[in-house]
Amino acid sequence: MKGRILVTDDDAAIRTVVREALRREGHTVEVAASVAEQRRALAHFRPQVLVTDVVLPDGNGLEVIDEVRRLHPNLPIIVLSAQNTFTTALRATEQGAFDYLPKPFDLSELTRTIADALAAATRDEAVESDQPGEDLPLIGRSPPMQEVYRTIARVVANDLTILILGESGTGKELVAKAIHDFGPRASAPFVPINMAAIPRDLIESELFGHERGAFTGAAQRNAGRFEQAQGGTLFLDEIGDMPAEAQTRLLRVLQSGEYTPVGSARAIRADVRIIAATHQDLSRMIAEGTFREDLYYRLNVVPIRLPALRDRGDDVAELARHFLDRAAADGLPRKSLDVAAAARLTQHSWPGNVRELENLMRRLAALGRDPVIGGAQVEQQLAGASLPSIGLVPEGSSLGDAIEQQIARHIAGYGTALPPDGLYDRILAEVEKPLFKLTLAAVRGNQLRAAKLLGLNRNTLRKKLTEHGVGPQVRRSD
Ligand SMILES: Nc1ncnc2c1ncn2[C@@H]1O[C@H](COP(=O)(O)OP(=O)(O)OP(=O)(O)O)[C@@H](O)[C@H]1O
Repeated sequence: MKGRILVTDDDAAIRTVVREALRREGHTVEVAASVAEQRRALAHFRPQVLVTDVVLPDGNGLEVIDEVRRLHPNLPIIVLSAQNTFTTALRATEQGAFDYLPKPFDLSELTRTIADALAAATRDEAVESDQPGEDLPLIGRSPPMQEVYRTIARVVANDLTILILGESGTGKELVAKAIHDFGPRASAPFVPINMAAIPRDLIESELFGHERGAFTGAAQRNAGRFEQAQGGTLFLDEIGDMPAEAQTRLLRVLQSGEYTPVGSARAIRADVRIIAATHQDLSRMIAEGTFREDLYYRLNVVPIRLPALRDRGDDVAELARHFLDRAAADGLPRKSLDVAAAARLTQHSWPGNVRELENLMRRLAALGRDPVIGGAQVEQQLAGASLPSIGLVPEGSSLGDAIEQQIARHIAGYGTALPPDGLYDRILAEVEKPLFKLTLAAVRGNQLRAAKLLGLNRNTLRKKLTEHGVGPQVRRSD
């Protein structure tokens, strides 16, 4: 069985030897030299097996297994290590690695293990696709959601273009994924692309790909999202943020069913279902001349309007319980809601969305010892939740929106040059540092309370404070 294999090792010689050996076996192989490169390759290359070294220049392969498994639960991971200790082997297995090979390893043993991993992954996929509906992703039975389900049911089996409208965090991506997962394209990729998160100049090459040398910095041919989604579904998120030129090109693709990579003369037939989404008012944008009316009509073949949380009545309590279960599955204390708490959540005139409710439930799961959450506790958190609007976050948008805008601006700042390596770590550090600083200030430097408030293990917090150089500057003031 042949497959897509990602090999992460900081040793260039090992990367080359393994890559060549696997290619000879007929596999498609990509290599990464660091955790950051591995993250990027996981997103773009979508491997079926990951082979990773433990000691990497920017992190520990074992420590990222957790993250990889959360994002790609069915991806088998084979760990290579020169450390060869029982602890490494044990930790690799404990963290869910498929197998562990001590270095130096025998190439034929590695190829055998990869074949087993591919067979196991295919088996898992088959079991999963045999049971659609087992893990129905959308929660809620309110009348507006029933309407949404009816529309989804009508469109899953065909290829009609869908436009999902709704405030930020109302579940647009979840709906798009459900349409894909329950339809005939489920075994092909679901590829999301967020128009607001990509620098304007790069949108066309991200969407349609580019040939080698198509522009400065295009050192090699790159597959665009249309190509990656071939046979599957392309989810164009925040379509209202698409620049005018890209709108024109997308329109042409939708009209002709073909796209042309940047710098190429050859048109390729697009076998892709398109689902677009936006929280913006496209009719207003059309009136203002910032969104093409003809593109709007092409996309809006079947509109799905997602209700805001405040219009979803009893769904609120059901969603709240679902998020408490999810928090428990993530290792937070298991908690339940009493009647008063459920009623209080339902009555709340939610200004925000499902994501806000999810955050609130995680906070309630992490705070306090009582396993039953009461009305007063909800009241207190709801009152506290409106506090952070100290001018940092524009009214009516969530903290997530504000961060998204900042990141989009940051990325756009690179212009046509590709962002340097390590963007993920750099942005996370930018977010983590003020979070730790402000939390410590709020609890007057008490690390134990800060750890509790953040829902982090104390040692983890301490490690992070040292990493960010936050710890020593903050002293208890009482
Ligand atoms: N009906 C639902 N059932 C369960 N979870 C939901 C539901 N709707 C939304 N969520 C959860 O709320 C969060 C936000 O959903 P999602 O990312 O799909 O929203 P979105 O509208 O695409 O947001 P944005 O516009 O900010 O990209 C996710 O964690 C999602 O799992």
